[in-house]
Amino acid sequence: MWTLRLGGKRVLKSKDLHLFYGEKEALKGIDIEFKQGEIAALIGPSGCGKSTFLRSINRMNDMIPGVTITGNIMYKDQNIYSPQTDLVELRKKIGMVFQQPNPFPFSVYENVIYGLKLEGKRSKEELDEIVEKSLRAAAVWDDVKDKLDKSALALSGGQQQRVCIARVLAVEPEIILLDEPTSALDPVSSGKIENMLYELKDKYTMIMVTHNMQQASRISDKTAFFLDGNLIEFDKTSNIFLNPKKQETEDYISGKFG
Ligand SMILES: Nc1ncnc2c1ncn2[C@@H]1O[C@H](COP(=O)(O)OP(=O)(O)OP(=O)(O)O)[C@@H](O)[C@H]1O
Repeated sequence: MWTLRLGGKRVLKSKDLHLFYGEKEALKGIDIEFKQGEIAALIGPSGCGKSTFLRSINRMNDMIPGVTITGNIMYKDQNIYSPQTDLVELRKKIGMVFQQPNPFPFSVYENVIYGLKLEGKRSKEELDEIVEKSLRAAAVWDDVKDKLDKSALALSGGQQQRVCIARVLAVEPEIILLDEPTSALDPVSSGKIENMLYELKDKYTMIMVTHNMQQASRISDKTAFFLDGNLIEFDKTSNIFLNPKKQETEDYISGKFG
């Protein structure tokens, strides 16, 4: 399912991004840019810095004691690492979906509107509309439409993950970060989420860490190969998988290590 829908506007760009956990340099000067309407997959062996990079984009590493970050990440014209950045606003625009579904112990409905509560009053009708729209976009409406007032924790793992995606969509992000969003799920649930992400891609920019090469090749437009804190190669997914420029990429793709 390679796609040719490349070339939207640039929405995110990292410049010479270094990140240290104490003495350990986990990111060694990452320069990369992502465009509107693309899905980018981040691949590479365990410990190469994929999740660290993903978490840097919405400043989730800042709270970790001993972390030092240099360089910058621009979201449009805004330097994400500027002290003026409002993290609540940033995380609305750049939402995140984690490996383990993490619904709150509330009803499905309350989960979806969670992020909107911070935005002041909205009418019940408006909220109902947003809940339905978000759950439909996350391809879980039919599963939960009769259970909106039931606990989200009572859903299956795959349904929970899709409700978590609806929660992110409800605040109308521009960028969605996904950290191995299907790795804790069975193949059927994973397939539903893959299809759903593919359907959503025109509207959002998505950056997804995955260990699943088939998944990267099925749904991503671009693929970034990380190795030992370096970005080795970033290109159209078809090039990375069929015609990589760097030897390390070829060795990884062909299973020589990793
Ligand atoms: N909170 C932390 N404190 C110290 N070191 C960390 C921390 N998080 C990650 N690291 C180290 O930074 C490096 C990069 O880790 P990261 O989790 O980003 O890799 P990854 O490519 O996402 O790995 P995986 O595919 O296994 O999830 C690893 O050496 C890891 O041990």
